[in-house]
Amino acid sequence: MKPLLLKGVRPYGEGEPQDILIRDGVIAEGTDENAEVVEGNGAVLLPGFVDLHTHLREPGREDTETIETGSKAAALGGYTAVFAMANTDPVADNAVIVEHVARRGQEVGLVDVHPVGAVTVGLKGEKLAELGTMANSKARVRVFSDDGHCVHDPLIMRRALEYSKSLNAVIAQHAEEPRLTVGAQAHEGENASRLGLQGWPAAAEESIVARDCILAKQVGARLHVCHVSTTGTADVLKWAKARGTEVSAEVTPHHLVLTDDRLATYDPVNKVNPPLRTQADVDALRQALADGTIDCVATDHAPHAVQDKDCEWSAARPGMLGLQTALGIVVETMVKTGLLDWRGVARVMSEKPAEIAGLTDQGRPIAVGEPANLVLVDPDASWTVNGAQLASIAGNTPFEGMELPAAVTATILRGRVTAVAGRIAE
Ligand SMILES: NC(=O)N[C@@H](CC(=O)O)C(=O)O
Ligand SMILES: [Zn+2]
Ligand SMILES: [Zn+2]
Repeated sequence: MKPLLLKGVRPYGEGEPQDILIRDGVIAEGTDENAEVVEGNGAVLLPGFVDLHTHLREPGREDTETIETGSKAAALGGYTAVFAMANTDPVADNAVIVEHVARRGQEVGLVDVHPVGAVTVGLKGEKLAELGTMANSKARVRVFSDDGHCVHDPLIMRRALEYSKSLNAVIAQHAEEPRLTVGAQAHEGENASRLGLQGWPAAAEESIVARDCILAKQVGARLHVCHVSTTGTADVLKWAKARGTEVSAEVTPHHLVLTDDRLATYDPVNKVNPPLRTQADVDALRQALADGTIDCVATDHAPHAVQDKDCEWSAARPGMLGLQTALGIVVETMVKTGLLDWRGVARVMSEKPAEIAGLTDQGRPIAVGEPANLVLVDPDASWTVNGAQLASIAGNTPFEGMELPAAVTATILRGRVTAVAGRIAE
């Protein structure tokens, strides 16, 4: 592999533009006349993004996304590692499926694809899956989740935490008390009442997060909370962290910007789980991400077929695309508002998620001797979202037609360019 020279780049957006040499997949000293050159033009250099929460839909729903198309979307979005959720068909609740997902990710080679293993067999919440077998498989699973479903039985959750502790893994919980969300269609509040949609109360999330924090503390295990969506959850997390609970949490880009005001059109592109909440929640989530109560951003990239989205609200599946729009939304909501600087973006989109998942080669400092998993961002660019032009097979983005700030100039995986100027590298 030819050395790579990043010309005129600004690590973390700080200082004067400088050249960064990459040799054998590692950041090196000096320069090299024979290197392949990427012109930085003063762009911001960050550690490659890590997404703890991606739905790649393979196996089972290759009509909406495959590991290949999802990997392209990830590379174009600036990601160098993604965690593929287990709610595929068949479910990734055994070594065969997680090894298949990992292998397919390697074959595509655009981003490190780490399979998430299911916590319970078939995501049914009844019987623990073979966590140890998945952890010891070639996929070396370290994140387990029944995402899409909540591990609602407290005894099963406790056992899962106990096992995960011995495996040095983390349980990522989709916090939703199912008894409180039967038939739920939208955030329980004024808008849902006016539109006649069955409510999804904040308490359904907050009560599970509180319970799980208490269980994790008692067991001494690590808990990760998926897609935090309410002010109350942020409060519970703050309390749990203050008393020494090993809990981490993510927020999605869409929960940082969209509210349930969007529901007035009944357009199911805005249907997602957990639902879009209120402006007060959006503000609290931004604040919690800025102050570290919420550790990181995760996309919850959830491709769906046209027939599952372009239908009446109640029949539509929840979920929205996220990989290619995440950076723009984070810049819009967190950087432009002064809540995060570029160091902060590196923290919430790369360093923290890598740490939570136990990745040792991602989210590393930009320094000589470190693995060259990097993303180059043009902070002054802007672009207009067009779902049909995104790399995903599905096109269900709530950001259609929106102008987003910042653009990924190049993504680099172990010294190899995977995406450049909005295209997948040859
Ligand atoms: N977020 C969603 O609305 N949908 C996700 C499942 C999930 O993340 O809970 C999906 O798999 O489509
Ligand atoms: Zn979920
Ligand atoms: Zn999800």
